Formats: sequence, structure tokens, C-alpha cells
Amino acid sequence: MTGSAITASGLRKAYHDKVVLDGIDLDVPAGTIFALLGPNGAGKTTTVNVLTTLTKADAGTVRVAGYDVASDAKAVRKAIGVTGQFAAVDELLTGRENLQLMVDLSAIKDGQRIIADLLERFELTESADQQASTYSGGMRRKLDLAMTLVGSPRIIFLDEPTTGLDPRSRRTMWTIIRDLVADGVTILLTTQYLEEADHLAHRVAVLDGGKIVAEGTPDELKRRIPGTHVRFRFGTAADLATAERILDGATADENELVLRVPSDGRTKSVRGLLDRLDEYALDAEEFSVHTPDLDDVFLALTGHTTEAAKK
Ligand SMILES: Nc1ncnc2c1ncn2[C@@H]1O[C@H](COP(=O)(O)OP(=O)(O)OP(=O)(O)O)[C@@H](O)[C@H]1O
Repeated sequence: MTGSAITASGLRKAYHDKVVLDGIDLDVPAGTIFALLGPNGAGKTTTVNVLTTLTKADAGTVRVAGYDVASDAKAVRKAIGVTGQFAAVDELLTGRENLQLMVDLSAIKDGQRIIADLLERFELTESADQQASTYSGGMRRKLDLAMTLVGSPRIIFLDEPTTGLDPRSRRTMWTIIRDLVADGVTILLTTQYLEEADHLAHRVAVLDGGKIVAEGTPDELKRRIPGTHVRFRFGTAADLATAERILDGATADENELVLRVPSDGRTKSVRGLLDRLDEYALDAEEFSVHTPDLDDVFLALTGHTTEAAKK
């Protein structure tokens, strides 16, 4: 497939008087990873549900794999794979049996080879014959994605694929997602983590209150937010003023007695800042290195924090 794998235009959805999607436009080129980034309640799952035919939008059009979701839902369902926040895994079956179920449902040939390949790829071979109820959260999510891949879908929707995973499982998941895209698969994923969108996505849309408030490559988005900086809190306004004068690019908050200094956060540059304070016999009461996170992105793009976005 070339061109767009997923397009949406003017999507609207309300539950009673609560507007959940307020005019969403999306265009996901085939063979790329697109991330919908937003806090709880932003409308990510609802968007995925509309794109995957599970929920009907009140207005707007969606095309997936060239098919209209409203008039051709069956064809869309055939072309896609969906892995949701609530795994399709049957706890009473083993990992292998869960995969076998998908093979039986999709009536594909060569099922045994596909199952063996998937178990290996997801590092589940050793636990393949244990009941899924004994799996950790990370193993369950991996099995869930493996089940989605049985039919080799060319477009895959992943709703928060790594929420709750430990760092190692998260990295395994990232590698699998990248490999899929290297094979030409298109992926739309939702995430609450800027870091995840940054690592994986070609393009990111930031969703807030049912609207896309920013869209671009991770680098474009990061350029719009305050970068990594070092934060010092001083005991007196005089110390704060001196520090502001001697440290390049520093900005002072006089009420909080806090100074923010842009820095890459590496030990060498931080040591340089501390040495400079020492030269002037300045002693900060608090010191921290701050890396931008989703809250910073939100604050910069929406004027409020993700906490406020939840309300
Ligand atoms: N079936 C429903 N009936 C009523 N309200 C709903 C329904 N589904 C979703 N909502 C509301 O729509 C809003 C967006 O929900 P959605 O699940 O799309 O957000 P999200 O960004 O995926 O958040 P999360 O990360 O928590 O899943 C929420 O306020 C939610 O309460």
C-alpha cells in the first residue's frame, strides 16, 4: 500500500452532552508509526474505537486501508489488527492455545509454523504451555499482540501497548513494533508517555479534551516545549540575582527564589554550573535536573497540566 493507510476528517462523538471527540483530523501514511499522545480521558480510546469500527462517530469520515468505516466496516475489519487495553487473552488457555484459537478463527494455512515463530519472537516459547492466568502483565500484553499478528494485518492499532509494563518488557515491545514497521506495516498507537512517542513515532498528534492541539514529528513537538534544564532554589533574593547574572540563559522566579538554567543535564555541564556557583560562594538550597515530560508538553501546548486535562 502506498499513500495514506488511515485518514479521518471532522470526527465528532458525544456521549449525552459530553463531547468526547471535537473534530479530529488524521492522516497516517502507510508504513509509518503514528502516535496519539494524551492523558487519561483525552479521547484516545474513543478515537481508536471509531477508526476500528467498534464505535460509530456522530459525524466525520474515516478511511482505513482504502475502505470507508461506515459503509465498508467488514472490509476494514479484515484489513486491520487491534490490540486494546483489555487483552483478548483467554486466561484459562495456555499461550499456545490462545494463538491456536486465532489460527482457527482466521482459517490460515501453516498455523503451526506461525505460532512457533510468534512465540519465539515474543520470547514466550518457554511459557507457551502454561496457562495465561500465570503470565505477568507484560507477558499477557505480548501474547495479546502476538494474537493480533496471527493474520498478518497490514494496519495495526495498539491502545496503550506499554502502560504498566516494566522497562525491559517496554523495550521488547518497542523492538517488536519497530520490526513490524520495517516490514511495511502501518501502526497507530496511543500512549500517555512522551518518551514512547518520541522513541517510536514518525508523527505524533497531541490530544486534549477531544481535540488535536498539536501535530508533528517528535522533534518538531519538542522544539515547542522547554528543554532539559537545571533548577536551583536559593535562600535569598540576593543570591538568586547573583546566580541569574553569572549563569548563561538563566531565568529567575523571584517569588519562588528558583532559577532555571538550560542544560543538557550531563554531568560535565552540570559540574560547570556548580563550579560557577562556587566561584561566587553561592550555595543553592535545592538542586534538580529536569527533563521535559508529558506535563511540560501539555503545559506548553494547552496552557494547563495533564491533571487539569483529566477534569
Ligand atoms: N461509552 C461511554 N459513555 C460515556 N462516556 C464515555 C464513554 N466512553 C468514553 N467516555 C468518556 O469519554 C472521554 C474520553 O475517553 P477515552 O477512553 O477515549 O479517553 P482516553 O484518552 O483513551 O483515556 P484512557 O487513557 O483513560 O483510556 C472520557 O471522559 C470518558 O469518560
